[in-house]
Formats: sequence, C-alpha cells, structure tokens
Amino acid sequence: VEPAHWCYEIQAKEPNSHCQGPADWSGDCKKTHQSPINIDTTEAKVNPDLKPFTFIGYDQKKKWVVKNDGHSVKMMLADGSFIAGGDLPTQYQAVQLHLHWSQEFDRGSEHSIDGKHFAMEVHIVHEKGTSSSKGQDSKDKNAVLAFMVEVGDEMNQGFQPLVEALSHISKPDTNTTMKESCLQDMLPKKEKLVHYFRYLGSLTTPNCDETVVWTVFKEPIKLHKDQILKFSTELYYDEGKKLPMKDNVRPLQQLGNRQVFRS
Ligand SMILES: Nc1nc(-c2ccc(Cl)c(S(N)(=O)=O)c2)cs1
Ligand SMILES: [Zn+2]
Repeated sequence: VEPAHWCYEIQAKEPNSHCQGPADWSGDCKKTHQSPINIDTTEAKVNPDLKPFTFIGYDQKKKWVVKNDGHSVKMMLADGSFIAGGDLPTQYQAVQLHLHWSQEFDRGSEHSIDGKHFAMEVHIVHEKGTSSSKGQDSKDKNAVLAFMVEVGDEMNQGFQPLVEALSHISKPDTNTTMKESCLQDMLPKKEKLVHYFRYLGSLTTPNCDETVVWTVFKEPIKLHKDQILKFSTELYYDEGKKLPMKDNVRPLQQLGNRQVFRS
C-alpha cells in the first residue's frame, strides 16, 4: 500500500481522502523549532544587525514557468535572483515563489502578527550560496522572505501575469509559462522593506526541516479582492476539480524557547 501523501486539513477531512493532515505529518514536523508562528511584536527584540536586504536580479523581466504542484502555485525562479544583507551569512539564491491563502481574508496567512492573520502569504524560498557552499542540514540552509497580502481597492498590476496564468494550471501537476513579469513589481517598494521580523524555524510543509531563516516583512502586499479570490476559484487540489485549492495553511506552531527579532 502506497504511503499516504501529506495534505492540508481541508483535504484530510474529505471522505475517502487517505491523505495525512497536519496533525499526522511526519519527518521533523513534530519537533520544537517549527513554522509558522504568531509574531508578538511587543516581545520582538530589536537587533541592529538586521540591515536592509540587497535584491539582485529581482528587476529582471522573465517569462517564469509557474506550476500547480497540488499544494500551492509555484513560480520557478532558478538561477537568476539572489538576496544578500539582512544579517544573512552569505548570498542566497532564489529557488521558487509560492503562496498560501484562504477564501476568508482573515485566515489565509500562515504567520500571524499580533494574532492577526492576513488574506494570503507570499513565500520566496532561497537556498544558501551555491551548491558547493551548501552544508547538509544547517539551520540556515534556506532563507524564506514572507510577505503578508491584504485586500486593497486597486488592481495590483505587478501580480496580473501570475493571476492570469492561474486558469491554465487549474489541475495539480500542470504548468504554464507566464507573460513577462519581474519579481520586483510584485513586492512592496524597496524602501518599505526595511522593517521586518526574524526568527529560526522550518519549512511549513513536510518534512518540516528546521533549516529556515525566516524574514517576515511588516509592509503587506495589497491585491484587489478579485485577484485574491482567483486563487481559490481557478485552482484545484485534485484531478477531478472537485476540491478548490484554498486553506493551504499550516496551523500555528509553538514558539518554545525561541526569540523573535526585529529590524
Ligand atoms: N507547495 C510546496 N511548497 C514547498 C516548500 C518548500 C520549501 C519551503 Cl521553505 C516552503 S515554505 N512554505 O516553508 O516556504 C514550502 C514544497 S511543496
Ligand atoms: Zn510557504
């Protein structure tokens, strides 16, 4: 019998789902330095070493490949974009951008800030340096930049290429090529990215490896509600297009003995 694949609660509670919901995730998912967490801003300690980031190649216009991987929608960023600064030990190479969301705009983010959840959360996943400099399972093998998404009253033009691609990848394990776009146009203005929270945690998907340096930016991305709703109405978890892809959000994890810092 095949080992059950991991899934989110909304999928696990379907009759005959046979997939493992968050409570049953294996790997490192039951360890103590897990993500996501609630960020209590009053408890966050100012760290003057948390300097602004340098974004390299984030302004390059490309026709990104984007896929529905059955858990989220993922833009493949390999070999062009990097980050440095932000008190990271070296440059990190961007690997992929994906999102987490709900149809309810107050429960679509994985992290919460002072108990507030947002409509969506954007994750840009980076890997340390180049292949040669990568240690095995070092605590900072990955760096994820997390951006909250709020409902705004204007269309976010920078997100349109991604939003327009969704209808072409409604089924899991499908991909398509987006119209030309650049990462920079999808993010808040650089000067707004000086305020962020920092802590050491994990992937929020199995095997939940505790190898992530998390950066959660204070400044949210604003999308029009119709743009946000497109993720829940165009994408599906299943081949049969019976289960709309939404609530792909891992429950909050305990902070434990960890300290959250702030720039
Ligand atoms: N949809 C999928 N997302 C991942 C993944 C891989 C690496 C990371 Cl770091 C993350 S997350 N959510 O912690 O940013 C997710 C695999 S499959
Ligand atoms: Zn994620």
